[in-house]
Amino acid sequence: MRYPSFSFPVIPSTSRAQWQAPQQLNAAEQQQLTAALQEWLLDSDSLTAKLKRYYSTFEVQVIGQATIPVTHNEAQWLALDEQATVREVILWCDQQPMVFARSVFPHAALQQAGLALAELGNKPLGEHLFQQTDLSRGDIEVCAFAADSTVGQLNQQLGGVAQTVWGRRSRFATRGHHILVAEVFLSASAAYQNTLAEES
Ligand SMILES: C=C(O[C@@H]1C=C(C(=O)O)C=C[C@H]1O)C(=O)O
Repeated sequence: MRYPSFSFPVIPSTSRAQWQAPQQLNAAEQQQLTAALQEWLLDSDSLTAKLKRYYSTFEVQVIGQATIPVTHNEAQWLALDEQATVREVILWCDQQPMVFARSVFPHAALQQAGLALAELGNKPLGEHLFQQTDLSRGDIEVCAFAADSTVGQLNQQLGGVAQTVWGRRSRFATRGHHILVAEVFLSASAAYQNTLAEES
């Protein structure tokens, strides 16, 4: 499949995305969290496995993976200096762009041979990560990206609807290392397919 190309990184190191616990959302934001959106946003199992169950095809488009400056908030989360390996991908299912994901790997995690993070290529991170027997996943934080935000514009460049798109982020720990994974559901995804009852 031919993918549209994007410059890497999509998310600049100056990004100030406001990630927060779902319980901290204000009333208006809570209102936007339909049952369908919560079903995808708050599921702590592997998103790769879930997408493979839900759709017929699954492909990873790697926008880039390199050691670059991370955002201030990412650096805080991983208690690292300002540089780490950042991986940005788009997950395509049934020829539709479903998820934009950005993962941050501290150097030490990248060098952990057993994690094979440096050799991922277009294999999905989750398939390998969820095989780690000692894997633990921290609390999920969520964030709304307005239509005119960097991610909102990426969604539209991919043919998506001009709308707010929602992401989730959590920190994984395995073999004594932490990695941060953020996934934004693009407007083509089932996360936004509300049942009629919800729209009435
Ligand atoms: C963390 C997972 O890996 C998925 C695959 C990713 C990748 O290949 O970079 C990034 C985020 C996830 O959507 C998962 O499957 O849950």
